[in-house]
Formats: sequence, structure tokens, C-alpha cells
Amino acid sequence: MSAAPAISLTGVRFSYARKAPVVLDMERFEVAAGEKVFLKGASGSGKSTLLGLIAGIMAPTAGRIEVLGEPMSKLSGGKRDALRAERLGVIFQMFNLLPYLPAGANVMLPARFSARRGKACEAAGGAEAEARRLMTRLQLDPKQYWSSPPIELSVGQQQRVAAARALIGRPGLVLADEPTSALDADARDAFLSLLIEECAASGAALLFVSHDGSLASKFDRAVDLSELNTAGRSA
Ligand SMILES: Nc1ncnc2c1ncn2[C@@H]1O[C@H](COP(=O)(O)OP(=O)(O)OP(=O)(O)O)[C@@H](O)[C@H]1O
Repeated sequence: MSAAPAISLTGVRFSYARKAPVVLDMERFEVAAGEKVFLKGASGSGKSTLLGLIAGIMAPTAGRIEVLGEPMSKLSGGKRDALRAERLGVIFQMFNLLPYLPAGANVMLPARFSARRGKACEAAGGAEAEARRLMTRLQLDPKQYWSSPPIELSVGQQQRVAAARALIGRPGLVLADEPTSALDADARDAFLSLLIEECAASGAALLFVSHDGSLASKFDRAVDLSELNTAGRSA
């Protein structure tokens, strides 16, 4: 079980609608358990689409996607949602924080929705203690910001809430889609180092999408989706 790759994708094709063009066509892509992979690629090369497929938000038109040893692409929509909630941490471009919940409650959400992630927090003293620890680690002081509504936080602070929420309850895989695009270089480097450290501490694999190639050296490996995705290429 621990040896299962975090992501294993074989012969995957995807289009957004039945008669729409194929936007993703990939023979193979694999991320090992605990591996940190930097995913780059030209705008429109399909990075967000690939993350959406791995997260189970969409299902491929053809092919197979396994996530943490589970057959994500074979599951119903409801089961894909459950697998995502139980085993994945996802940081979206716009963070998707719930605006009516304060920061601390946003961080705790996965531990509330998933029994597995709630249980994983027990060793740390429960979901609230773990949420506070993660916020502190990500340099967002919970004494000051626990009760803040997201709208009162800066973009960088919202990003830290989103990262803490993705990391809570030891997910096996963290997917991050351009989470640093709104930050200056210093804030971006600091955030990325913390994210990588926390993934390493909990044994999570990390698939991190960015246009900023200067970040690639922090990862085990960099992958260019423009090379892997053959959709739209003439044979
Ligand atoms: N909801 C959608 N409906 C139809 N087509 C879409 C949709 N989302 C993306 N596409 C198309 O799929 C292709 C890949 O888009 P995607 O957003 O995955 O690329 P990306 O590499 O993440 O781009 P960027 O770096 O600009 O964020 C593009 O041609 C885009 O027009």
C-alpha cells in the first residue's frame, strides 16, 4: 500500500464536451509516493485540466488514472469526491476558501468532512490543535487570524489558509495550481519552502503547477506538460 505511486496515469485522453477538441492526450505520467514534482507548460497546455482529472473533479474520456493506489477514473462522481476529500489536499488558483467561515474553520474543514483525516489529527491533539499548528508553521499566527473572515486577509494570507487546509489530516497527495502567482519573489520562496517541508513531514507527494521555472530546483523533478501532452499535435 505504501509503495503505490501517488499518481499513475495511462493512455489518458480528455475533452470538455463530446464534440469538443481533445485537450489532453498523455501516454504515461507517474508521480511516486512522497515525490515532489514541478509541472510547467505553456499557457493552455492543459495543466489545470490535468490537475482536475487527477483530483477527480472530471473523469477522462479514455484511459486510466490511479491515485494513491485507488482507481480514480473508474469511480462514480460521488466516490471521486469522497476520495478527494479523504486522501488529497488541493490548493486552487483562487484558493476557494469558504467566505462565510473564519480562517481556522476553513483550515479544519477536511478534518470535519473526512473521518480518516479527522483521525489523522488525533495524534496532534485534534483538528483544532493541528489547524493551529499548521497555521503557525505557515507563518499565519492563529492567535491573530483564527477568527478572521477570508475577505479580511491579504492574498498571501489566504494562500496560507488554503495550504494549511490542504495539508491537514496527512493527505497522501497535495495538488497545487499556481498558488504563488500573486506573490512577490520573497513571499513566494518562503511559502514554497514551507509547503515542501510540510509535505515531506507528512509523507505527502506534491504536484505543483507554476509558470515560474525558477522554482523548479526546489523539487525532485520537473515535468513539461507541453512535451507530454500530444493533443492537437499533427502526427
Ligand atoms: N471549462 C472548459 N471548457 C472548455 N475548454 C476548456 C475549459 N477549461 C479549459 N479549456 C481548454 O482546455 C485547454 C487547456 O486548458 P488549461 O486551463 O488546462 O491549461 P493551462 O495549461 O492550465 O493554462 P494556463 O497556464 O493558462 O492556466 C485550453 O485549450 C482551454 O481552452
